[in-house]
Amino acid sequence: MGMNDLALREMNIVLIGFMGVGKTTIGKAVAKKLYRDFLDIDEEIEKEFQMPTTKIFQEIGEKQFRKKEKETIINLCTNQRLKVISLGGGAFLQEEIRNLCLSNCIVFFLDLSWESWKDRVSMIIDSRPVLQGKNSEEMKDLFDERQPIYEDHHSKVLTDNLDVDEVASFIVDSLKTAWDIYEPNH
Ligand SMILES: Nc1ncnc2c1ncn2[C@@H]1O[C@H](COP(=O)(O)OP(=O)(O)O)[C@@H](O)[C@H]1O
Ligand SMILES: O=C(O)C1=C[C@@H](OP(=O)(O)O)[C@@H](O)[C@H](O)C1
Ligand SMILES: [Mg+2]
Repeated sequence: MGMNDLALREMNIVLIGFMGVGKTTIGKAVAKKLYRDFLDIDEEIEKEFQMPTTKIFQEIGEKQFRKKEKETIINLCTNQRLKVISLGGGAFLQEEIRNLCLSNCIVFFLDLSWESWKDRVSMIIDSRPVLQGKNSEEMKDLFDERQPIYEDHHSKVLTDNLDVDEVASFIVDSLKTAWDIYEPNH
């Protein structure tokens, strides 16, 4: 099913952004506010391999993780509708994923400044193999290097100084505004 067959209101909502910005947490909150099902791509991959992401990276390798990540996103973004879907922070590195999400889904970029992000490292490092073994400078380099891939989106929200519920409300309000403008007769 391509985007042209789908009403704007039925399209999947996809959250992108760097590791730890809150895609998984905020995606769940958005789904709840819209009475939709929530899907987290990392969780789907972990179910498939029957192990946590850190173990997938160690035992099967990042290459296979990326391959499964692409297959999972293409499958869900093609065959599902009315879902809220949170991607992993590295997914948009793959052009095929970017192109499919941007043509089939509504893509929200969760933005967070480096200053705010760096205070979250200790909370997320144990479950993020890509960050493990990196010092602060190397993490900053990765953070900066990744920002351009998130610039391809439909809408963005700067999450500095907003709690989870505030970000989710902002996303829901802006979706409802867009739905009313573009599909006033639904
Ligand atoms: N807006 C926010 N304010 C404060 N903490 C947040 C916010 N969004 C997420 N968090 C916290 O940051 C951590 C990483 O969130 P998570 O949803 O796993 O991010 P991601 O899926 O983008 O990697 C979690 O501990 C979460 O509770
Ligand atoms: O940015 C990345 O390369 C990754 C981000 C993670 O997801 P979150 O962005 O939800 O942490 C997860 O997919 C994996 O650890 C790799
Ligand atoms: Mg996540």
